[in-house]
Amino acid sequence: MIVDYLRYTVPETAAADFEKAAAGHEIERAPGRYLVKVKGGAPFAGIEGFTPDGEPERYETTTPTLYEWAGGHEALVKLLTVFYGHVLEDPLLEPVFRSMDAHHAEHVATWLGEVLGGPAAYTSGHGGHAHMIGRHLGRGITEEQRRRWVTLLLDAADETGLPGDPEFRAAFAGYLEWGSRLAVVFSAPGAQPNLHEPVPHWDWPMPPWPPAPS
Ligand code: HEM
Repeated sequence: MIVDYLRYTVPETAAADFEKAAAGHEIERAPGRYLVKVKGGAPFAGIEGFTPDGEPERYETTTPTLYEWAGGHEALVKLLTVFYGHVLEDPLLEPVFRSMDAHHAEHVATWLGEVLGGPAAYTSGHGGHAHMIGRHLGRGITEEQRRRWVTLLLDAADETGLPGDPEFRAAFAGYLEWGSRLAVVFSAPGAQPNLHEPVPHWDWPMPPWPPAPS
């Protein structure tokens, strides 16, 4: 994965403004200085109202993305196709998904791929974060439905042979837990989620264990 590092020198008096403008970014702070890390390699205009100290420094991480580790788009489509098949056989979830779009599994695979560090194809071709949020608004997803949704997806991960190593599964289960709890929050009556956020990026909670030498 590409990571761009931008450095800023910021006087103490402007620190609070900088941190507000940089909200949502991964930043590190030292007295009078900030380091902003932007993952994914997409063009980035910088932190609004502040000028970086120089050109961004670009690095490429040697750790594979979660997307690559999972087996890429093909593996995610297989996972979600099997999953939504089971969803339609589940009495708790079938009523929620009965009239889902014929391409739903593929769309969610594209979303998940972008979240896990793959191509930004949901942003460029499917309406990005705002569209995903819009598909959940007003659905009133219950905790019981959420939990079943996560359980069936983890079962489908085993069934379709997604990597079973502890590091990958911790990352994967962590994202599903986070994302599904947000889906409950913004599907509740009267919820007004922020539609203008970028698609989130999930990462390893700890680096993947290297394969044993052969
Ligand atoms: C990590 C958790 C979740 C993610 C990443 C996710 C992702 C998505 C995405 C990307 C879409 C839009 C697909 C498109 O572009 O066509 C969508 C739609 C939808 N989601 Fe979720 N979702 C999550 C949790 C849930 C849960 C827990 C439920 C309900 C139990 C749910 C119910 C739905 C429904 C009903 C739709 C609309 C389906 C259709 O009519 O096509 N989602 N979801």
